[in-house]
Amino acid sequence: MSGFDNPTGSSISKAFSNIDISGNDLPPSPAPSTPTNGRKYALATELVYTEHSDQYDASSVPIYQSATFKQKSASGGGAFDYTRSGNPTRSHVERHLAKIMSASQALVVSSGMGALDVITRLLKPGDEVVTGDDLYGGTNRLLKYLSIHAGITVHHVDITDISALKGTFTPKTTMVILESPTNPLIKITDIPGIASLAHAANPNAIVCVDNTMLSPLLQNPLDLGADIVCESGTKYLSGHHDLMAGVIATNDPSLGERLYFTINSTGCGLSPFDSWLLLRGVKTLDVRMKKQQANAQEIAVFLEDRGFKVRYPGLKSHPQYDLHWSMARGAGAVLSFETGDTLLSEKIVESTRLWAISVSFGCVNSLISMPCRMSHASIDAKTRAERRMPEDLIRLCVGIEDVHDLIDDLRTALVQAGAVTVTVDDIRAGAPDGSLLGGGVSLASAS
Ligand SMILES: Cc1ncc(COP(=O)(O)O)c(C=O)c1O
Ligand SMILES: N[C@@H](CCSC[C@H](N)C(=O)O)C(=O)O
Repeated sequence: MSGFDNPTGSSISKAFSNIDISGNDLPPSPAPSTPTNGRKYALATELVYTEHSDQYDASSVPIYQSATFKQKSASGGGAFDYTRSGNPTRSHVERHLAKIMSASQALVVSSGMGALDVITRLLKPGDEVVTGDDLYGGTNRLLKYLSIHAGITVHHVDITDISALKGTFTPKTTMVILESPTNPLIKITDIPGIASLAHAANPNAIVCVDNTMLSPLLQNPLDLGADIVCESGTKYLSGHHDLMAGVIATNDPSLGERLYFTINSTGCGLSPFDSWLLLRGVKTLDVRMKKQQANAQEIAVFLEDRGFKVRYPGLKSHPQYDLHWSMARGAGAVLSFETGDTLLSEKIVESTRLWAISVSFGCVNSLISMPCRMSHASIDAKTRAERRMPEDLIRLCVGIEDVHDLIDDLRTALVQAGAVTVTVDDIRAGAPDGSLLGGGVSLASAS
């Protein structure tokens, strides 16, 4: 038996039943997470502070690398029976994350897309989903699959114009999937406004926010009217690109039960080792994110001051600056900028040294990418054009390196690519007469 408290034992009242949605009273599986009001300290402290009752008082929560657990009786009844159904290390990180995500229950699965798969399995044929016209390419791909093969209608709308959205939500709206900021155009979604519109049209509509771009350190969608929040734990939560994980959190016990049912039925729960790695990563989220976003702010200002069109909610020029700061505690560390020329953007990306050409974000090291060629390549070119995704967009995912080194590397790449005019003491985007440098094809002139 594990040294963990048995959360389903007689001394602790059960917050969630073990009865699954088919009415089976199975042996206890993942324990309920620490309730929201279990948060006692500032978030930075709570990230680090974990309570557990390991039999040897291990400082680091042990990895219960066991597929199955011995039972004391033939009718089962142990806190854990089988790792697909529940595992002490996984339960521990789930409870820890629930506390941090303002949730009563969190569930961890094998990837961010795994989390979105579990969430969208709440849908049934005939249901309607409303989502943004800018969202992660993998989420777009999953929704497209569901619309082709599962009888789900998906509406992609411009979520930046809430006044135009009034007729969008109807009693048929079953689920709303939002990102804010969006990946990669950094659009801001009015989460409380959209949640109220959706719930007014259908009180049972499930509003789900993918909070990967900010992490729970900077935004808590469940406090803003969302019913479910999910994150790719592959990004900021773990922070080192050494694992894949997905997190789902809710304050609605019946939703929690339905989500857990799918996880147990399909076997996508996070492995004990990856649960342990995720917990280790979460502890440093505050220091990593603060350094990453401080660096991102300086880099955004550097590029904007030199004439590039930069998308970052830390800049006053962001058209939805006030909306962003009404919901979030920080601007995050992902920004994107345009050069006006895809070949020029390609040259810039390939001229950097410190900035690794990689998809993903949220890691301690800085990454550079071209979303239309990489993370969002699964969205076909026609759809990208319809949704006005600039093909020349460069996305910067800022790490914790020395910001001067990052800026120097970027400056060198801009000069090498021929994207800037070099003056005695600085650089400026484009040629002195304002035209493009670099010899590439301007999107405007190409079309
Ligand atoms: C906003 C967003 N949500 C979800 C995912 C999916 O996460 P994962 O790669 O962990 O499956 C990603 C990236 O992959 C993402 O950028
Ligand atoms: N080849 C992958 C691309 C993953 S993109 C990862 C991340 N969300 C990002 O935005 O960079 C795929 O097809 O899913």
